[in-house]
Amino acid sequence: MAKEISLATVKKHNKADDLWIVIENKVYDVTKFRLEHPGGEDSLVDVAGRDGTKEFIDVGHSLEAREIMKKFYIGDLAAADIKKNSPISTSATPTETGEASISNAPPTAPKQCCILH
Ligand code: HEM
Repeated sequence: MAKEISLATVKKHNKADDLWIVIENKVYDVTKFRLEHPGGEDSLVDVAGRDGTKEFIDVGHSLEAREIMKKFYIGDLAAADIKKNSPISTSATPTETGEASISNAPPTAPKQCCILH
């Protein structure tokens, strides 16, 4: 099983040189990646130490981006924090307004949660 990391722990890593982000209930250490991020260091620092799922999805990141992020995965958000933390995180369903959370995925793509497994 993946390591479980509490939101309180993630919050401690909220600086540019110590930068963890929660995306879809998974925790990523993007400290090293921040300088390579095509979207810039600042966008990552903005969500440092917290859940950046919404921001990540809003950008419409490519599947390539999702491949890259796997390299920085360090564990899962603790179960106790998932319930109160992120109601959207378990949803892989595009919204009715067309803001598809997996807009760059092919039509046959499995549910979003499965891409990352
Ligand atoms: C581990 C996490 C992340 C990875 C691996 C990642 C990777 C990437 C990559 C590869 C791109 C180039 C475009 C694409 O392929 O989609 C990109 C663009 C971008 N990302 Fe991220 N990203 C991450 C997290 C975030 C977060 C949390 C935010 C916002 C808070 C963000 C904001 C942006 C923005 C604004 C762009 C530029 C989009 C554009 O210019 O069209 N990224 N990112």
